[in-house]
Amino acid sequence: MMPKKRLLALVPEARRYMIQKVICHWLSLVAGIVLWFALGRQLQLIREKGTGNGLSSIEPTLLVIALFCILLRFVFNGWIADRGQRAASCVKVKLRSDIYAKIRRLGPSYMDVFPTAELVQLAGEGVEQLESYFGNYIPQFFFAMLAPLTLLLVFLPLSPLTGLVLFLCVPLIPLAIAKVQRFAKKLLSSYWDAYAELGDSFLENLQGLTTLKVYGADARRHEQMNAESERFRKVTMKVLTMQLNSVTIMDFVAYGGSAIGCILTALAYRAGRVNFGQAIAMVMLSAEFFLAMRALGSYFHTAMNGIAASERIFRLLDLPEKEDGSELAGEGISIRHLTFSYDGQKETLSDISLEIPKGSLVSLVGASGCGKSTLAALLSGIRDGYEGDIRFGQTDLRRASRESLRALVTVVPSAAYLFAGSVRESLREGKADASEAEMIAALRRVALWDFIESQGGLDFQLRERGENLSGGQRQRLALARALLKDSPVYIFDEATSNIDAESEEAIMQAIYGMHGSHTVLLISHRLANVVGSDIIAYLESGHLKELGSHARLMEADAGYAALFRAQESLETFGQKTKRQREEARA
Ligand SMILES: Nc1ncnc2c1ncn2[C@@H]1O[C@H](COP(=O)(O)OP(=O)(O)OP(=O)(O)O)[C@@H](O)[C@H]1O
Repeated sequence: MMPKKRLLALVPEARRYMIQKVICHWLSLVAGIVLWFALGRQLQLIREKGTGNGLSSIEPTLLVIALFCILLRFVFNGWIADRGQRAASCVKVKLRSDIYAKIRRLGPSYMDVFPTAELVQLAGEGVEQLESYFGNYIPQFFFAMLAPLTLLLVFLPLSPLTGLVLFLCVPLIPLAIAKVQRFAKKLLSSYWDAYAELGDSFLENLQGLTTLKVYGADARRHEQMNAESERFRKVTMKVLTMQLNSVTIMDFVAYGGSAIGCILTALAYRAGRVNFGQAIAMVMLSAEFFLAMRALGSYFHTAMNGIAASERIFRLLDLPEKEDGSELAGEGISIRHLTFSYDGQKETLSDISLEIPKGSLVSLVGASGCGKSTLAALLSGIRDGYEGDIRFGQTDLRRASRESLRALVTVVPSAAYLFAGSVRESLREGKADASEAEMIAALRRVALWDFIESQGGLDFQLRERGENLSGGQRQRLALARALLKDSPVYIFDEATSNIDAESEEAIMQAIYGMHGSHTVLLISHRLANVVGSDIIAYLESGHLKELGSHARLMEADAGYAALFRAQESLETFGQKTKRQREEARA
């Protein structure tokens, strides 16, 4: 298997170390050749002069050369390992930073095309396997070409037949590997599929473990995961069997080949074409013809794994990404003929046109699943791939730099993530250099300071996901963090869903307090919260059906008014049913 050009080009820094490794390998081989010929020559002298006359048959120069060669081999072998390590660590650092940079450039939408679990496996084990491809396989590939050629040049003047036969036997190893490769490629692809599938379900089951426990569904999932693990075990065993079988074939060729070399050398010696010392050296070097190619074969399977991983890495690196363009300046948002589909078939948003003037508070309402969050995700750059136009001021969102969009727009979702750490650290995610007074003011705006103060103030330690806060407190803290960022545009996506009335009121007050100074898009399923907004956009199945103030939409008495009345009646549902029960009893 030839080294992949694209892979080599990916980590040019590693090339230097790989070349150095091949050179060290080659020098070590040359030292080995000299060593065996020196020892052979010494044995020849002992044979000629006999051992009866003391040390006269010992040639000190030959022994010094032999010792020097042993020392050289020791040094070169150390360098070989070192250069391999360096090449490998270059590859690890480069590939992991490339993957990380790509994910950053892709932004949050990467998850649509690349599941997180697969990404984690790729950046972890995938990169490890490529490490071996660069650190071992590629240098060995070139050395495996050089070594038999060098030995052929040494053998040719002594016994051309032995040299040529040995040389011609070497390609039997790659031929055997090539046979295995056709089968191996398919097998490795299903190995990776099974691995990724297992990783996906492991991550998902772990994240949803509490839910699984609540519904008593963990045992069923356990069985499912067992079945997936079993599939993975079977395919892993197949991979290992294939590797062991191919090692056996390679050993058969390597040892069989060297045996032929020994026999041919013995024949050449009997025919008087080589002397005793040369014959000894040739016998010892016969195996060297094959060792490099055999080692290449043993790296072959990790290299195949690396190639399979690299194809996935390239699939990730090749994902189209938005060009990071100009700065976003304007704060008013203009949406024209916006159409979006998740699957390229069903339109989730159809031909939406909406103006959100600077400093206004615009609300987006409609039944569940009508496309509100999708619109928020498009405006905040979490998703792209829409048709039509979204402009911030005069700048097209498609041409905006990610950084300027991040600075311009803050999204507050219904369950914002809170990291473990102090409240201070959490708030500083919103504004890195926020002063204590600013933080306390932000917490006051969301009516959370009294509670935080009672818990020891800004040093109060939050647990992972803010688990030691109530749902409402979590949401208020997330809002305080968002307020500290003080971006010109805010999008609140159901920021008050699933929380208590007190928290809801505090949050709505903070949101309405931004009116005029910030551009706000408020998504809320509770229509009572949107009554005071400048404009209400009412969506139905991805279509913008109604647009205007609350009073105007109520007057129009269409979809929005119907939804509003339905909610009002729902809020008095308890009183009505109580009255009905009392009437029935009377
Ligand atoms: N990641 C996704 N992939 C495919 N379809 C999606 C995805 N997210 C949402 N949808 C679909 O898009 C439609 C609109 O979803 P969206 O979340 O925008 O609705 P929504 O109005 O915010 O609903 P809700 O008020 O319940 O939050 C739904 O039919 C939903 O099934």
